[in-house]
Amino acid sequence: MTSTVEAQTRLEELKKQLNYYNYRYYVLDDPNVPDAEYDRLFQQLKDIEAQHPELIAPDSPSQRVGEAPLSAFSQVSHELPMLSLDNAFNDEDLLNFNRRVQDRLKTPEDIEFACEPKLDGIAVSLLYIDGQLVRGATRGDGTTGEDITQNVRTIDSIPLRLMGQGYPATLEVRGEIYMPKRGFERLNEHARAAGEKTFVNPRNAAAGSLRQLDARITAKRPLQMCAYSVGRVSGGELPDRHTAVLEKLHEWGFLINPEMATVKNIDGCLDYYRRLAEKRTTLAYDIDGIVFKVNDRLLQERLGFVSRAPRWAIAYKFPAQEEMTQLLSVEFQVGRTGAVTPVARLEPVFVGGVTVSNATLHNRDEINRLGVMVGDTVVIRRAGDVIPQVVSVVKSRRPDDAAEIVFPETCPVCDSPVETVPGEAVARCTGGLICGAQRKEAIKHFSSRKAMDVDGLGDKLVEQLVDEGLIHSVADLYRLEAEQLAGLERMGPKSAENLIAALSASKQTTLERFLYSLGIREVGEATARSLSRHFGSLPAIMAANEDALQKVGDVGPVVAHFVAEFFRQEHNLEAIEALQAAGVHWSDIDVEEADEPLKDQTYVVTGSFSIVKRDAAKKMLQQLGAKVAGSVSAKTHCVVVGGGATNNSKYVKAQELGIDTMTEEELVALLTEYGVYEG
Ligand SMILES: NC(=O)c1ccc[n+]([C@@H]2O[C@H](COP(=O)([O-])OP(=O)(O)OC[C@H]3O[C@@H](n4cnc5c(N)ncnc54)[C@H](O)[C@@H]3O)[C@@H](O)[C@H]2O)c1
Ligand SMILES: [Zn+2]
Repeated sequence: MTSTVEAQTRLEELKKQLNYYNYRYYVLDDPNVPDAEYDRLFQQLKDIEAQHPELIAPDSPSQRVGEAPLSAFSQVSHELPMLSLDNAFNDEDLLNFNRRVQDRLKTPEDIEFACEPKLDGIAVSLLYIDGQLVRGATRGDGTTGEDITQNVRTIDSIPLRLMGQGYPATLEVRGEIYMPKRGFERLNEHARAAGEKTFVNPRNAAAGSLRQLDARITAKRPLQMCAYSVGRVSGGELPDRHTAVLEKLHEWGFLINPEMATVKNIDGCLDYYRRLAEKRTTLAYDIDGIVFKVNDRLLQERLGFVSRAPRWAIAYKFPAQEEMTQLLSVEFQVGRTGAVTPVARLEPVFVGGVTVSNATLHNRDEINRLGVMVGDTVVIRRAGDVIPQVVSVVKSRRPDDAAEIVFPETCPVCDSPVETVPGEAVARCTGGLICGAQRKEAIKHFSSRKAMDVDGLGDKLVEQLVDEGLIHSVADLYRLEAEQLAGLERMGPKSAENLIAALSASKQTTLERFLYSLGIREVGEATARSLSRHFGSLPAIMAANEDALQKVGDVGPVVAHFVAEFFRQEHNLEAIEALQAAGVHWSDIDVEEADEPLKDQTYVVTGSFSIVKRDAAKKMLQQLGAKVAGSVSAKTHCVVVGGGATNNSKYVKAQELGIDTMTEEELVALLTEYGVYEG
């Protein structure tokens, strides 16, 4: 045990630090350290306070929730405080929680728990009077929050009027507003392209998007709300079990988490935790743990709460997806189109379940935006299979000898000059096809699964083939012979034969695959598909000028320029000719049919959307020739129901009339297939 004086000094330090981190996180929506670091310091604070209870001050971060609201918003007081949650970081913490609950209730019996994913967003309180949404508020410091009524009204999944009947006259619904991962990634891509500030993570993006004085900005952000409890209730009864209350909320129009479950006892909680930990990366939204709640609301009441959290619930956190580490150096990689990409070499750090030692820094603008230097302590995010990213710099920990990141003036691979086009963030090697790196990347892309799909021709093999001088261009692939291959490392006669057969099989392809495989800048699969469907044949695409190209749905001036420019270059025309001479072929497309594939079909779009905005989805349907109607009739071709709202009246009507229905995910798949949506 430390001496009281030592403990007091350390406590003061921790308090100052945590309060500053709280301010950055809750007030500015701009955290400067990862949650894992905050949680470590918070735990230290709690440990010292546990050893020296006499030192617990009312202003200690362990005694309060969040931060006071921003004065720019009007304030709202919460009649029932909005609390935080206690954390568990391992199984033992969870078992201790169960024991504390049993002790307080003086029972050795199993406790039934509700299990809910802990959405990583921002808590919200929604007040309904006689079924009408009258007020939305943030949690703030738990007693006073910010009035964000205008903002919450823009969110599709928040009902402005409750559905069905039997709801209490006064009903305060609480839940989490969050941003699904796809929406977050797209928002950041746009911000990056526009040279604007990016958000560190989806939670931060949700908080920043919601707390906008101009609600029109909130309206453009892909936000979603999931209900997880009630606050004030009067003039009506609610069921006794927490999960039954949530089912009711669902009937009244709220989204509730489809993963919600009840378990008989704490062992069930452990199982649930492990199951969801495995599922975590496949979910459409970020979760940072699981919330376990005593399911019986009478027991909840008996257990009550302490200063900042209820005694009947706990958040069992997952391993962190963000961590801090040191930036050791920056290396530069050259891609297919010559883009020179800075890659951060890091002091290895365990994050998102793996040890990470590299992260992308995208481009010069990103480096400037982050203000990052070699030697800095940086925050790394690795969520699921996404490439690790440097999301921010902990500037307060910058060492004196931190060094600026210098972009090379010549290509690290071929030594050609590196050029930056004004107005473009990317630096490029000007070596073109003399650059070994670009050649290799072009061939890898050409043979990849979504392009010509040459089975068995992986990245390593392409590098070997180029390094050995066996191929110089994509067309050379089709001149390879089995004997040449058999001499290569790890390549027996059998696999050599197989590769030749795969190359031969790849010659029969489709126009869109071929177009995609050429690696034209900014022409992804979806754009290749749109171009193919619009023009129907390669000569038609090659003959199109920039105006004609821009007639295609998702082709703007930039893409049109790259396409036209590509077909103006002699060496590209030669490559195409060589490929066709080698036997690469496809059938042309009937343009009439392809351009408006949903012609004469009527769609009705309803419910809450999370991947795309509902209005945007409607526009895309119209782009494909569909009509979009407001109500369901016998003429309706399909009803798209977002948010799994099976009690939605349009859904019910569709069922009655035997009309097809589709989920948001299915619609997105359809829009993607037809090339009007690029996720
Ligand atoms: N990085 C930083 O600088 C920094 C600063 C402050 C706080 N933080 C992070 O925030 C955490 C503390 O924040 P907090 O007080 O909001 O607590 P919390 O986020 O750990 O837990 C409480 C919150 O969980 C949310 N929640 C999500 N799903 C829920 C569900 N199904 N049922 C109930 N609640 C649900 C609610 O919004 C609730 O307010 C810390 O553990 C830390 O990770 C980080
Ligand atoms: Zn080069």
